Amino acid sequence: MNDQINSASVIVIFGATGDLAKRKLYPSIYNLYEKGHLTDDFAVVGVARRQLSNEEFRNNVKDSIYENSSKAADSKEDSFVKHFFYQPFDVTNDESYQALKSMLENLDQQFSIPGNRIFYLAMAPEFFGTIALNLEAEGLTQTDGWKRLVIEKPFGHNLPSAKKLNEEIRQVFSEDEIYRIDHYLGKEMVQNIEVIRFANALFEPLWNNRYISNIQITSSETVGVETRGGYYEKSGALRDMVQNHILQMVALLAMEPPIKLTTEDIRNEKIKVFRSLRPVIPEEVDQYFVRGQYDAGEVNDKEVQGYREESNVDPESNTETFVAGKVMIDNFRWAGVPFYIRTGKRMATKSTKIVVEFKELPMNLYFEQQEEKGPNLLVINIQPEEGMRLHLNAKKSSPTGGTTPIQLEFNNNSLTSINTPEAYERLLYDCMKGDATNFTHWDEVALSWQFIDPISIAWANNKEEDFPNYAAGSMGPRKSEKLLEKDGFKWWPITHKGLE
Ligand SMILES: NC(=O)C1=CN([C@@H]2O[C@H](COP(=O)(O)OP(=O)(O)OC[C@H]3O[C@@H](n4cnc5c(N)ncnc54)[C@H](OP(=O)(O)O)[C@@H]3O)[C@@H](O)[C@H]2O)C=CC1
Ligand SMILES: O=C1O[C@H](COP(=O)(O)O)[C@@H](O)[C@H](O)[C@H]1O
Repeated sequence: MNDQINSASVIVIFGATGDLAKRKLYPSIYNLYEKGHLTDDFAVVGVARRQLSNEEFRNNVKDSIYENSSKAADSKEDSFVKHFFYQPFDVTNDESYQALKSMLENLDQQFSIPGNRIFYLAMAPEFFGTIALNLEAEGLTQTDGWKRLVIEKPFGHNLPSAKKLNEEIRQVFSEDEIYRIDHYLGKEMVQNIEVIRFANALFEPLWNNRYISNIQITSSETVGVETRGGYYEKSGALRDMVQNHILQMVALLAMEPPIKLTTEDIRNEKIKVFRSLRPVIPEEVDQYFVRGQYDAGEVNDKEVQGYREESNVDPESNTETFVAGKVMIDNFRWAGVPFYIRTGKRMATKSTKIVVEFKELPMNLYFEQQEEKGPNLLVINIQPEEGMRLHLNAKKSSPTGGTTPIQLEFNNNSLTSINTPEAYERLLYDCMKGDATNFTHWDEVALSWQFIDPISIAWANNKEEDFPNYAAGSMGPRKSEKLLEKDGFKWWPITHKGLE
């Protein structure tokens, strides 16, 4: 990411005083600016209900940079915040849009911007449709330049609500003007999945059901629901993490090589994976998916309360804070290979990892003792470390011979840690460039809801009597282990450092 892009645009951030804007958006735009990736002709307009002057807003933006940007010491903050403006705004009020319109027109003149607009919806999802329709009705989308809509998750609550939202925004923005954010697609090692697969002669010939026995994706968090109990009660881990981030990783791992590295070609291949997901029928949900909810426990040597004690959570809540599942992809390449996925809050470690487990050799020439033999695994470390490890077997360095498991390691953090951009930084950069490859197409969203809905409906109709069923600080309920054991596999143990 060395290029300077033509960033001539006004970026309007709806929800400018919110958590996402402060923790992710301002620091990311600042990092792009500080690294010289932006031209000087851009402006950022923050809108939210509370009354702030430009000066107060700029001070808030500076504070968020000091708190959240690794680049804050470089002291370009003063020149940076001169690009920031604030407009008190209520999304349901017509006058707000009119005031915003004239502000944007003034900024076009002040910064010589040819009418290019990025509308970034960093607000509660129930406002997304209203904002898009009002932007159109009040004439904010009729400009001489281009317009783009960046939309945060969750994109709907199920397929019907996602369709309704999509119809509303499509009245105003065409599909190629819509940038649906999935921040996992901005992570360095998630973007690296395609490169590992398609830029190495080594893996692609083995990347199929003849040589791979199963693939495991774990995204575990140590945090609980924090202040988001209200949202999480309606969402749960299935909608919060699986419908989007986890299924996106499945698609990248399973897709066929695209014809070219164009947005359309890559999306088409991902869409084919979503279309090949074996539907989980309601009667079979328990065979393929398990759910958990955390009880009180200890995380990082600190005692924490159970989910049902969190604020804004029903004391008898049936919401899952953990999901494990077996996802089958019914196509020629993957028939018979389970993709095991798991994610949860208040687990033992903060870690996202992919483990590709290769099949056993056809014949055992070397391994007289079990401990001499290691599995052949490719482990892709998404976070907190970034890199990968290949687990192989080699000769023991001893006159008595024998074999020993070894690991080949690539650690991306130690090579480029200072320059590793945050996910949002990459995605904002792509959006300003007009590259939607790492954003989700509507078809991907629709197909992933189609896969998720029967599971969430079955769970809503059947209360889990066992809840809470895992202690905070563990790796989830016992039945998550059983899901793999019945197929003859086990979760490869995960620590924040890698596999044990
Ligand atoms: N926070 C995060 O880490 C993540 C958030 N997201 C998504 O991003 C979006 C924003 O989340 P987050 O920042 O956490 O939410 P917050 O609740 O922190 O912020 C909401 C923002 O909306 C503004 N707002 C609320 N009502 C109105 C209104 N009627 N008119 C104008 N502005 C209004 C609030 O400001 P004011 O009160 O001044 O009006 C505030 O700026 C959500 O869709 C969320 O799901 C996605 C991934 C991660
Ligand atoms: O989208 C979300 O992601 C975070 C986890 O993101 P990560 O980058 O820290 O892995 C999760 O905490 C949150 O509940 C969910 O909405």
